[in-house]
Amino acid sequence: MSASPIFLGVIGVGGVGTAFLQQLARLPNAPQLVVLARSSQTLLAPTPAYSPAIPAADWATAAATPSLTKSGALQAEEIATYLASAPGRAILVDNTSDISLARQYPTFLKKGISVVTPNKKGFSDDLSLWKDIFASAAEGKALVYHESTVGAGLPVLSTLKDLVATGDEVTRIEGVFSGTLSFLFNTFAPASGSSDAQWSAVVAQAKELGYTEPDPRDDLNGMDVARKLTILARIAGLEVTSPDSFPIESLIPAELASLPSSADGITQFMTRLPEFDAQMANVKDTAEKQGKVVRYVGSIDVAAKAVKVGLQYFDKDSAIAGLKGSDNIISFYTKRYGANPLIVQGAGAGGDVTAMGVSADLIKVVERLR
Ligand SMILES: NC(=O)C1=CN([C@@H]2O[C@H](COP(=O)(O)OP(=O)(O)OC[C@H]3O[C@@H](n4cnc5c(N)ncnc54)[C@H](OP(=O)(O)O)[C@@H]3O)[C@@H](O)[C@H]2O)C=CC1
Ligand SMILES: N[C@@H](CC=O)C(=O)O
Ligand code: NA
Repeated sequence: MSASPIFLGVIGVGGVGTAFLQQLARLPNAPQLVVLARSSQTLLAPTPAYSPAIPAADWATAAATPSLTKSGALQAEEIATYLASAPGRAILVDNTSDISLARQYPTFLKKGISVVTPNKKGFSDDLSLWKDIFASAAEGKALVYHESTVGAGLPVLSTLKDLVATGDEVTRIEGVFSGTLSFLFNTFAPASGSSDAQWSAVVAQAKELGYTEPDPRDDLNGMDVARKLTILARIAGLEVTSPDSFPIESLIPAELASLPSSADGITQFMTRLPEFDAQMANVKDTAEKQGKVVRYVGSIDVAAKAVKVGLQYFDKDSAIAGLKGSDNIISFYTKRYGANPLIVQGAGAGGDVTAMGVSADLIKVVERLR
């Protein structure tokens, strides 16, 4: 007996979306790609057959396929209606960082469309949206997987969920949660050897490597880490109301804090950042004078309901000081594991490793729907 068809909509074809499409093209028994969208263009498999499907190679190949229906940007509700009318179960993969799309997850889920995403926004914004997402999933008998929202493809959320589901008591979660900030400090202030790299040049390199958020200020202002800790804290059972409900240390120079959040604002920020290199050089030198290095870390003290995000000095022979590249390290302290935490470590940013988490989530959803 052949398995019932599953239909897939993918929104976002940037660094993560492009790597995801390459992985999708190689998946055995992949769902049929019937929606592929970017900010101003949408490709659809023609109705009513939802066939032929969109080739899952890359945007350019898909966009050049003549049999598809092509349009400008569609409303999220229109995409939800299209997917819900397909002759089988449907899944949405959101590879954007768009909060407006994330706010529409309940619309998809109530229609029975499962959601897979690396987009942190929906899970770390107001607590009411978090609750609405999971209530809507239950109502629509749909699934929600978002492993790559924390630690990219590293098994961070699945590990925490397993600890909680099996009755362990998580007391503390701490570590380095930003691939960008890890790369910046590991390169700018290495624990072994020395570096004369300027802060702004390393920021530009992190952006070029695809580690940063679409707006790198979301990494430098600590909000990306705060969002990840909000997600972890909520899974650990804390009702964190929003990612700005606890103190966050920003690395944005005060003089650049009021630049607009537009594409032009990003360009102005990157152009002017070199003017402020001395500020971060000073932070590095202060740590160095104490024989230490500076790193950007976060922690959740579950019993005290306290979340902290910011800079800290570390001994040069510590695990955090010795991280390489864009590595994250996340330590789970629990009752069962005692004084020796369960540790997850590895690349925490980049298109391929993030897409791996998205593809692995997709496989899990497909297995559970079939
Ligand atoms: N990069 C990384 O290492 C990691 C990223 N993530 C998350 O993955 C997501 C994607 O990141 P990344 O690929 O780096 O980002 P990019 O900026 O490279 O790509 C974003 C994509 O989303 C599209 N897009 C944005 N808004 C909309 C919209 N409203 N409707 C349709 N398409 C839209 C853009 O369209 P267009 O092509 O037209 O501009 C683009 O294709 C983010 O949420 C990020 O936080 C998570 C973990 C690690
Ligand atoms: N910009 C983020 C990407 C992954 O979440 C980071 O650098 O960690
Ligand atoms: Na992860």
